[in-house]
Amino acid sequence: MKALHVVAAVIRGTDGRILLAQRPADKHQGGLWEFPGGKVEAGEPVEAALARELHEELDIRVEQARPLIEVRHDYPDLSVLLDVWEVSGFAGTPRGMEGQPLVWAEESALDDFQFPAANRPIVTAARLPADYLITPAAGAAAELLAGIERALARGVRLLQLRAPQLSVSAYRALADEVLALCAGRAEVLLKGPLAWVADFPAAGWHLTAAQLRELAGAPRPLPAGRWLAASCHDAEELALAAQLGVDFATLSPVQPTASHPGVAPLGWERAAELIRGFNQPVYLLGGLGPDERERAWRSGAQGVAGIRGLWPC
Ligand SMILES: Nc1nc2c([nH]c(=O)n2[C@@H]2O[C@H](COP(=O)(O)OP(=O)(O)OP(=O)(O)O)[C@@H](O)[C@H]2O)c(=O)[nH]1
Ligand SMILES: [Mg+2]
Repeated sequence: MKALHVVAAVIRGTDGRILLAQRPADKHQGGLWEFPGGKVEAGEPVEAALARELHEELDIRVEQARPLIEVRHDYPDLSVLLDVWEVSGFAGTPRGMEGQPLVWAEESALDDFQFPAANRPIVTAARLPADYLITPAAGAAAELLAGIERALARGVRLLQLRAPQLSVSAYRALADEVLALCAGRAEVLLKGPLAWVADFPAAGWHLTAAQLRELAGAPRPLPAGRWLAASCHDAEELALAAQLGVDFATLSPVQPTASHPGVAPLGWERAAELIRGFNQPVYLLGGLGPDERERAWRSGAQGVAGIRGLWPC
């Protein structure tokens, strides 16, 4: 079945809240809340469809938008390709031009709304920032802690505590300190054996590709509400991550890196192709920094992950 191509918008107000609309009762998925948008017409560029739909449905003019995520979903009666954009600038005041109720929802309140089944990855993408900071594999615990403090001051909101240079006991002690430092400011994902998960209830978990393979066929090892991510390098690992129900993945290496000199990079085209086959947010990793953020978005990614450029030296 050919998928219906739909453009939808995560529209963010200046206070960070997100605009939701309620679908009319008589339409497909009627009564559920949605991200405003509609069908892309034959031959119509997606960005033009975005502008047209938001003008028709909300009477606003899009001024700033970027791709957020592409989601493919098969309903029993219909397959959709949701091309989701984040709209961070617009002119006018949104009005429900088709009589549909509108609400500005806090990011943290999105779970209170009932969405169509296809929307789960969109809600995840709306909550995740564009950058995923990974701590450097060198330096003592005190240096890492000081660096994280500077990164928080610069607005980092998502970080992975990776510190293979530390002993197990030093890593676990640092994890406690980092979680306390980041509470209410940034989400922290730890790396390590899953046996530790219960010891750090405020942490998310970032799985290695080896852990993904060990967990093949197992249920999601973390409850919903705690971030679960995985390091992926190919289609097979992305499929394992999807099966396990991760919230997001990193995909690497996109470009050659000093840390993994023998590894052939994926390149941008292959990375974009792999992202198209995966329905959750993906951070691209490997020789990337903020300068590649825009290109990552255009390749279908949530943004960039890394140390270079994100770690405040
Ligand atoms: N706009 C929008 N559509 C969604 C979302 N999630 C989701 O599954 N869909 C599906 O994507 C399709 C979008 O169609 P639509 O009804 O908005 O299309 P439209 O605005 O062009 O309406 P029309 O058919 O009345 O002209 C529907 O099948 C809908 O169920 C979402 O968050 N926003
Ligand atoms: Mg619509």
